[in-house]
Amino acid sequence: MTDATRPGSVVTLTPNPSLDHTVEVPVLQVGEVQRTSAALVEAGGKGVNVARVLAKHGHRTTAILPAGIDAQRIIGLLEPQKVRTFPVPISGSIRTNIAVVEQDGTTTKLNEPGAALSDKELAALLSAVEDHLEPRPAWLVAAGSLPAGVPDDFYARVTALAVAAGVPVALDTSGPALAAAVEAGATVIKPNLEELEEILGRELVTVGDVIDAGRDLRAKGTKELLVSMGGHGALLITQEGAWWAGGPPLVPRSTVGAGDCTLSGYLHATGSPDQRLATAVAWGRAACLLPGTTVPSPEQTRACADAVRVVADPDPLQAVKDVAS
Ligand SMILES: Nc1ncnc2c1ncn2[C@@H]1O[C@H](COP(=O)(O)OP(=O)(O)OP(=O)(O)O)[C@@H](O)[C@H]1O
Ligand SMILES: O=P(O)(O)OC[C@@]1(O)O[C@H](CO)[C@@H](O)[C@@H]1O
Repeated sequence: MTDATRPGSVVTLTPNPSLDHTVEVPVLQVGEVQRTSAALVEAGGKGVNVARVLAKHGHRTTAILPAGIDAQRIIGLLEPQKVRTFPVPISGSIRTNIAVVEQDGTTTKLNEPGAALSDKELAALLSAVEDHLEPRPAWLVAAGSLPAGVPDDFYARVTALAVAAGVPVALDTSGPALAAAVEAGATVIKPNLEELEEILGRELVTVGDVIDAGRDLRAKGTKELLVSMGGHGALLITQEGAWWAGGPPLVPRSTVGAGDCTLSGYLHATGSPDQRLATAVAWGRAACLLPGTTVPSPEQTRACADAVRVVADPDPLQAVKDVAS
């Protein structure tokens, strides 16, 4: 690989990382005692997952994350995956998030709140981000929920810092943290459909509703909207137009992290928007076929590429829930 073909370096920010424990049961019986498979334990949190899958695809990745006395529990999982970590010392401990996956792929996720950050820790996290904007990475990816102590405008501030430094930002979060950041000038945001409905305060029933949402967000300063829609694929709205991509039905092994891999595929791909969307969807589908929060390898993402179909200018009148190939 020459410098010209080497994938760009990516810095990720995960204010609320996790250790993801995944257990499998045939069918979840709420209120009963059930014996599960042995737990699969993986480093998690949305930005961490982006760093993991991009590292697997040849990118130099640095994951900025708050980490307490038990930092080694997550760093030790990331080191063998070639993810550099930049831990910002905090007094709290890393959270454990549990995924219960049923035989048909249905996933129940139980996410802890995570360690609250003090003002000093928050300032250190922000300055860690600033320190990583020079030399300029290809992307800053800021992703996941905000723990207690972090104000809703945190991602807006991070985005503004990066934009001022000439670093493109990809944002994947939800609720007030996302709502507060849409005017900050991110290059791309990747909500799922429900997250997009939540920040807009309206239901998105048709493909046209989502396309209109993309135009509204573009008017506010977010350049590209990548909306993941689970089994219904994904929609991309940019200045150049709108595209849908998806593939034939599949039975997921675990959907945890599929959205993170979708965003990562989009950032990894070069070429036209439709090609980038196709790669995004292939990576998301590849993630679904793997257990827990396991991220796909280049062979696994390539294997999913052929099944992806892209439609330019999708029918705006079609119901989102009917979109599939
Ligand atoms: N049941 C499924 N069948 C086929 N593809 C799926 C399914 N679930 C997810 N995908 C693929 O993965 C992508 C991302 O899924 P989804 O929209 O559920 O992300 P998400 O809600 O952001 O997930 P997470 O937050 O766990 O990363 C979809 O756009 C689609 O390509
Ligand atoms: O609680 P958040 O920060 O919204 O989401 C955290 C999380 O569910 O997201 C990742 C999958 O996208 C997992 O690795 C992790 O457990």
